[in-house]
Amino acid sequence: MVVDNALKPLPGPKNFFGLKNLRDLSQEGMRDFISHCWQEYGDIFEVQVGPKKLVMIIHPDHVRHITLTNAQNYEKLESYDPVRKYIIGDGIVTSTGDLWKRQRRLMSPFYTPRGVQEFADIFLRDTLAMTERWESLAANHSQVEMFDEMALITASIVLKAIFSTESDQDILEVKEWVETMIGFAGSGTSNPFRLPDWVPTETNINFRKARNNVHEYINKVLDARLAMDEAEYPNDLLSKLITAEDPETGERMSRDLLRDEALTNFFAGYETSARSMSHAWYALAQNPDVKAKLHEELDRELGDDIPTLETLKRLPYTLRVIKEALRLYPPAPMYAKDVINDDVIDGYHIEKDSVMMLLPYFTHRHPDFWEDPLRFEPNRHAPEAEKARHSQAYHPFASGQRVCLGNHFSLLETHIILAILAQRFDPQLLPDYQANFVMEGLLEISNGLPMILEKR
Ligand code: HEM
Repeated sequence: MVVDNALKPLPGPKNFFGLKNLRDLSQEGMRDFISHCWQEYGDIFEVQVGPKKLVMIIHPDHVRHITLTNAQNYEKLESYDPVRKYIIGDGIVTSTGDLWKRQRRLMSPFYTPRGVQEFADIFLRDTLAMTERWESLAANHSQVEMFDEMALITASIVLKAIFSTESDQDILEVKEWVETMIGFAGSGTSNPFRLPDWVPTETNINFRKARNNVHEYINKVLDARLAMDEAEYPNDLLSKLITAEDPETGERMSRDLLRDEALTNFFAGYETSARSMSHAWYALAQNPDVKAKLHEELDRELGDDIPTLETLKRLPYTLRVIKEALRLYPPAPMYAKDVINDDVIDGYHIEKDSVMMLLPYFTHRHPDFWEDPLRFEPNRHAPEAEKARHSQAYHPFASGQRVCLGNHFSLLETHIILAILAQRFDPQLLPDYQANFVMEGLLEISNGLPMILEKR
């Protein structure tokens, strides 16, 4: 587009090559830095960091412009290179263009609200197994690290959903290897002094080992699956991926792409859901009135019964607790889009090659769109309230055509986990504990989430 010189330049902290921004970011942390800038510059502002111009997006109208109205101008290009290169290759989270379109079309049917019901038995089985462990821990009022507990169950669920993995040893190992890969990809962007990948430093060697192990594991499962008669395939995501055919060409996915997509689903689907559950426990422990309403619903509708897909429908408040935790503490507090061509948003010039940082964490706390935004109030997600609000004021799963593919999976999974565990247990925070939320790739609690397990 032709850019009109009368356009307003974006506001933001201006300093030579963004050097002061870099210093402030590392001193204050991303969350506080953006929060201060939001107060000073408003809903859209630019932060230069070295050679890169980041445009911070908080207003729901701007979210709509980038993810819907002019979505073709915003793609996942260089800003996703570390994830692409070090973790998931051509998997659907980072692919673009025709490959992304085809993969999204092929995989969408697995993740519809009805499609994900096929995984409900896994959600149920793994949560019930956790209740057994928790029974003995709660008998001694034991302290647990809640995020680790939740990560164990979501990793186990997603590995069973993808590969039908039943071995606890495999689950622990794959989880650990993938965590090493994620840590390595993230540290490259935050540490400009990291040596090139080919230098045999301990970090580089550990990364390579972890990646080889994950690939070996997936290859082993793939070999075993491909050696089977298709009629004997277990009903998991890997079988669905192997047998999915492009409706136009009849083509199936290559072996490398199968590996990348399987890994992508694990990468995208376990830590996010684990954080969503951990944040819900934190919010419940801090809001006894909400917890009482949750317990009342569970006792009234379930009694001592195990929930089924039918009885879950009678637990709307339980689901609203999850949705409210996703509002106040979104596990993915930001996501990025690279700008293909110059554009204009609200009279501001958006420069080609800048990176748009969409910030659900802040949109979800915008006082023009949320009354008393810091209050934990699950009934904000009652159907009439959802209908009445700005359609882009709530985007914990991103928005537009690249909205999270696993959102229904995660909501059903966490609905079941919370229903079963809160029916039986009442985890407590330690006295005087306050969580310190930090925005890394995901929203993390830097001081951990120690909780005492109590039976209800
Ligand atoms: C609370 C849990 C979850 C949250 C908050 C979440 C959030 C997100 C967000 C913000 C994106 C967009 C990322 C970006 O543009 O960079 C995304 C994409 C994606 N998510 Fe999730 N996610 C969750 C759970 C899951 C689960 C359980 C799965 C799979 C089992 C999954 C699979 C995916 C996939 C495949 C994409 C890429 C979609 C595309 O680009 O077409 N997610 N998710």
